[in-house]
Amino acid sequence: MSHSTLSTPTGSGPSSSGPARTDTPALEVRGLGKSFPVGGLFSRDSVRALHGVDLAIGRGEIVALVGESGSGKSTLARCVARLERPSEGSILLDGVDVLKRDRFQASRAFRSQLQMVFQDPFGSLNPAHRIGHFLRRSLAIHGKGGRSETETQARLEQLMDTVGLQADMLDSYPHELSGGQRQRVAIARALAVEPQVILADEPTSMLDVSVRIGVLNLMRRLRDEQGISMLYITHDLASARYLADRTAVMFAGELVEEGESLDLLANPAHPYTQLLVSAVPDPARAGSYDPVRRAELRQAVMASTGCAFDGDPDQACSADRPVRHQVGAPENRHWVRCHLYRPRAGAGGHALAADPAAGAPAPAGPPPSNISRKVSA
Ligand SMILES: Nc1ncnc2c1ncn2[C@@H]1O[C@H](COP(=O)(O)OP(=O)(O)OP(=O)(O)O)[C@@H](O)[C@H]1O
Repeated sequence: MSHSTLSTPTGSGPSSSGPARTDTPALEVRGLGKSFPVGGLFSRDSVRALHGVDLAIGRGEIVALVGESGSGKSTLARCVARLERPSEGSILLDGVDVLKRDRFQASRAFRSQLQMVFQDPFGSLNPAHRIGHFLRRSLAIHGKGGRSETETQARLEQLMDTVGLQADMLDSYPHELSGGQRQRVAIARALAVEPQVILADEPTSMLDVSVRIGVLNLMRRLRDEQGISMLYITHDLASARYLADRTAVMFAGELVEEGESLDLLANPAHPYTQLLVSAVPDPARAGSYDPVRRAELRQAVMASTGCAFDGDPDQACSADRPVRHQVGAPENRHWVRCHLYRPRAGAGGHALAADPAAGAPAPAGPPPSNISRKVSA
């Protein structure tokens, strides 16, 4: 099955099932920002990779974070995983502000709540060790091993079974496994810790198209059967639609649109989301894909650190952060942050009162670069 044409099977896709959710999100980021110093030791220049990101993931929920290269997805993942210290904002795991709790680095408690699965299944497993070693080590570090060798072995076999691998592969070396099998081992290693949240940064992008669907199905099963919450980072909208309950769109370090995946991808409101959606082959939209138009838009987007869709130089985009507007019915939890957004008559679309950015001036930080030619969406 082609990855780009994944469809959602009736009744088993996003939003269909999962355990009961409580009000406290499993993971929440509030006002997250990250700037990197650039230009050498004495330079005061910085690149603003993230700005004012608010995102919440419920229990047993998968949220996809989509955006093109350089939009800030990995920086967000690295900040949430405590591999990078955010410049501002907070990260709450199960309601607890982890930046206050573990001020300098991630604690073992944090690691046992949140695990990461990386893009590269080839680089994340040391070739000198057998598969059993990686899983045993995770169990031991987090005190999840059994009281006896028999119990530990049973747990290892159970983990292998959960991710769809044969128990005899515990004795294999990474090079003896396929890419898809290695990514399953990486997921088993994360599961050994019994985390509440898995942060998966492009977990299928280096895999053969034919095995991607298996890994996506495994992730879906872990959500449905174990209630694990996931932040699924990808540039592939088709897999976001297939897997994620909700999708958030990142552009130039900011979330510009978010909603139930099926609704957001069927009715993209932000011109950047429309641009991304236009690249997904879809027989239902035959004829709507204009490669020249898309190339123009993409060029402008890639050349900009500000908003490339601001057609009017006096327009407020570069000066004022747009407020969030609800898109369509409230149950779709769909909002967009764009000055150009005009709701269809009678389709909802008021500014969201709770938006912390409502009426706020643009935050301090490096000004958006002036791109030579702005495009209107
Ligand atoms: N360590 C760093 N120092 C300076 N700038 C950085 C650093 N890490 C990221 N950036 C910048 O931050 C911005 C966001 O990068 P990031 O890697 O998060 O994007 P991304 O959406 O994950 O892209 P990709 O899909 O290619 O990984 C980019 O402009 C990038 O150049």
